[in-house]
Amino acid sequence: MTQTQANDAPLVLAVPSKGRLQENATAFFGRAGLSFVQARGQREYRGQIAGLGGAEVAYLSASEIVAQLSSGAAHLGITGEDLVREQVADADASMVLLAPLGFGQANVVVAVPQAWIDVRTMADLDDVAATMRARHGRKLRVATKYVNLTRRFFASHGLADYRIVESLGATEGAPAAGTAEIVVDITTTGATLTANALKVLDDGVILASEANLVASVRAPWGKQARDAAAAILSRIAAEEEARSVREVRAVLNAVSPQRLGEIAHRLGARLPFGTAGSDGVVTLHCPRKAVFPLVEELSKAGADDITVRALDYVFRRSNPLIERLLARI
Ligand SMILES: Nc1ncnc2c1ncn2[C@@H]1O[C@H](COP(=O)(O)OP(=O)(O)OP(=O)(O)O)[C@@H](O)[C@H]1O
Ligand SMILES: O=P(O)(O)OC[C@H]1O[C@H](OP(=O)(O)OP(=O)(O)O)[C@H](O)[C@@H]1O
Ligand SMILES: [Mg+2]
Repeated sequence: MTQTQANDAPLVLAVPSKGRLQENATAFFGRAGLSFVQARGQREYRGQIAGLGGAEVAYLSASEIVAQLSSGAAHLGITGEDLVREQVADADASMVLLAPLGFGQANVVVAVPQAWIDVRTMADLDDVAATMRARHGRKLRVATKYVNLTRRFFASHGLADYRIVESLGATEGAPAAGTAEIVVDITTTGATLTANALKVLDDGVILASEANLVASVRAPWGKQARDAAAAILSRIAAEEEARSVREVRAVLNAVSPQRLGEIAHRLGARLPFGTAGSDGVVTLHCPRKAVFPLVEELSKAGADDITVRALDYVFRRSNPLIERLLARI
């Protein structure tokens, strides 16, 4: 591909096509007014965003999304932080985690048999590993698909007498099956660990992960891709901001702009359309938690009717998502 072609390339948005993240990711984009059209039906793995040009949607597995963001084949994507940290050695050099999304929460943990009553910490585990090595000449076996996260975490705890048994599924079953003594795996409710008579070490949480909106630093960020990213991120940010604020409206004739500005400032509210016009109506956007204190302040200042409502979107000239991205590309 020539430089010019690369610079004109459309933005590629990578979206989970299956598994735990798929439904939540689609709902997340839906709330931001981004719906996907799959031109040739469900089996087509490329799609478009309705009403938004310059972007293609790639339907991939959560782990393939990490690979494509890392190589620069995709510009933006949703995936789990656990997969980012596991699959990419220096993730912060090739990607930007723009925002955690509040779903797909899971901890990557070190879990040992519940029967190991005296083993509660990584230091205890180190003792077990050393004893196994000395007495039986065998290394502690750790079943996991998180090979890199395990190596880094064990090294940071000075634990070296172990061997990784790579597992591609049903990892928690390894101790009972006799293929490993302990496991490193992801857990959400803890039900799978309990069902397999395993417990998490007190200091055994390697990473608290959730789904993230991730941008690639290496993707070809030409004008088309930048424009599409700005449109996508502004909708996402507008929806997020709308969820975090309430609109408060009141008629305030007897209040000076200074006093109003001072009240707004104190409660973290904004006056997006300025202080009152000739009709005396003021509009404030205030953090959800500050709604009732603000209403009280406005009443004290002489407001009569005060209305409060939720908003669908709050679009602003800039937003934290696009700023975070532009700082890196
Ligand atoms: N309870 C959970 N178990 C596993 N993953 C979870 C859980 N909750 C959230 N996730 C997140 O979802 C990501 C993808 O998990 P998912 O199970 O959908 O795919 P996978 O395990 O990579 O593939 P598959 O299960 O289809 O082989 C995980 O890496 C993690 O970030
Ligand atoms: O703590 P819990 O709520 O019990 O969830 C944890 C389990 O869920 C995941 O498996 P998944 O169902 O994705 O199957 P997989 O191992 O084939 O990916 C994960 O690998 C654990 O086994
Ligand atoms: Mg899974």
